[in-house]
Amino acid sequence: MDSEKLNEQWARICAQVKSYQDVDASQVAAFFSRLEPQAMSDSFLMLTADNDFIKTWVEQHYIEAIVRALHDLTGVTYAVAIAVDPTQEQRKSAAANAMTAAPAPAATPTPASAPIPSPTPAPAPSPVPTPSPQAAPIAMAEPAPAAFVPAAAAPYTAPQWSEPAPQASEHPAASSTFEAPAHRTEESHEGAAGLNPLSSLTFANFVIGESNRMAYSMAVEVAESPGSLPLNPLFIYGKSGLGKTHLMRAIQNYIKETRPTLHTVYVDAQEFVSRYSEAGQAKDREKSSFKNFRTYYEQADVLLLDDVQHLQGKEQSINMLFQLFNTLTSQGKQVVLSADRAPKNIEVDERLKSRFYSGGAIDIQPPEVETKLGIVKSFAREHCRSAGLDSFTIPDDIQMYIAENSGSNIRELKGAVNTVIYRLIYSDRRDISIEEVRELLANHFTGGRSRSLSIEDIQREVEKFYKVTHNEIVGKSRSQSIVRPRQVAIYLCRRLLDLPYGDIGKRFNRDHSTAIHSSNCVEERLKTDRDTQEEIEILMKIISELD
Ligand SMILES: Nc1ncnc2c1ncn2[C@@H]1O[C@H](COP(=O)(O)OP(=O)(O)OP(=O)(O)O)[C@@H](O)[C@H]1O
Repeated sequence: MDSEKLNEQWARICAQVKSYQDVDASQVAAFFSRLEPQAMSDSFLMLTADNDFIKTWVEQHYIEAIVRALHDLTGVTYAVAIAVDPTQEQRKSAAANAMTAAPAPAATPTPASAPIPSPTPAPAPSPVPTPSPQAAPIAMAEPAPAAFVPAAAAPYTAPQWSEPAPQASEHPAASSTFEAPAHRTEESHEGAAGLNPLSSLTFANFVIGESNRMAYSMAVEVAESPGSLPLNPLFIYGKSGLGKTHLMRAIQNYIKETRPTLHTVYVDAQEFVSRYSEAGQAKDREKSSFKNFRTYYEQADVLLLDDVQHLQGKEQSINMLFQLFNTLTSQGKQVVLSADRAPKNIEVDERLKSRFYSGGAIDIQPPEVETKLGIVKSFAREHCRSAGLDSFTIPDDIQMYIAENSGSNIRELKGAVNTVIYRLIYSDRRDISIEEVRELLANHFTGGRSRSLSIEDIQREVEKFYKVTHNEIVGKSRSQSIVRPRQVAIYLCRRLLDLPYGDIGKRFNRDHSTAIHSSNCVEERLKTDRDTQEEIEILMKIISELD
């Protein structure tokens, strides 16, 4: 939801609360003016208060009214969470001062509309975001304690933690032969390169934008109150390189720091499958190998399973996960999952799929250019500092060039920043021109026209994906089941090959204007329809992997 709409919705909620007989409208006006909406989905509203007192007061006196107002307005029982954003008050007074100084200022930015909520990296990367007064320009980059308030909570009670688990050290992998899997995966993420150690994947250095705000908020909630309903499991999905693993590691790092007695286990699904199969192979030598495998994961207070799509086709691992899932969640343990597609598009059996949806499922969208620019700035700063080059800066026009030209995968963007910084280091210079950067990165960005791809390639992949024949896609049928794939194929030809509409139309036995219309239809649907977004995303991935 964009910030304008979010503010509108919040205004409606406030008005609704004020209309209730049993609330004091003037008190509501006073307290609610100290709250700001951060994110809202179909059943979840995240607010920030400017200090702890306001947060606690609103939680104790008005949460029920907010939930009631949401229910009255939408018919849905919402979960409402409040976090503290100490920068809120400062921003408001700065804006008020600006109003006094300048009679016609630009609209006061709210956290939801702030262009780039860039994180403030601590001098040395710390696994735990510690709110600091210096963090003034950042909204939500450093999560303050946020109590999740279950929708039905009345009256407010402090979040209930699941029974404290024994210390991690009380959970050795039970077998002599079964090696705890987490340590292998701990090193397997790109952090091994040294630039991105896993402990540095934190909430503090995650740049927030419209595309990921909701996922970020939900991740913070889980980190603050692991095991609490309704965000158990939390399922984060989105295409590659959009920050899913970053958020999962941030949850883990936050919990390790704030709740060291809780035992967290992060594992990639591929590693999970391979460890399970190793346990199978070891069972002749070591009878308890399966049991040990299972015990290892069952001892987790927080299980984070990354890239769940890799479980597809691995029936036994799926069964094992199903059992683990039930055991953990029934004991109030937190499960966090991620995948490169929505749960409904993961081919696992329905029992597991329905469990994926039983908590909070949220996607991360490709980042807007502002968010990309925020990441460029943050990463460049982090990189220079870790290389002891505090005086280095990448000029603004070059930062913008990288943000505008990189694709949605943040790895591509980070690679471009690295390349520029290394060029500066190795040529022992402090500045670089935009022309030189253009040349340097000439082959870096993956967007743009592919030389080898053809219309036939796209038609073939779309036909396979939608299970329609070539004759149908280029034929006369106007049935929805054929028109949709045809339009998608035309749209992809235009987007990926950048050919004239007339040329594309001919290959579908259509004229120029029909090709334009088809492509526009898909573009329109892409703006609002998640199914279309997902289908295009998957097809783009399939096509990009063609030889
Ligand atoms: N919003 C963000 N702010 C800062 N860094 C980000 C952000 N999003 C992604 N990154 C960085 O981009 C890189 C890729 O992110 P990550 O590994 O989390 O992606 P992913 O969605 O898990 O991808 P995959 O599905 O391929 O595993 C990491 O270095 C991560 O720190």
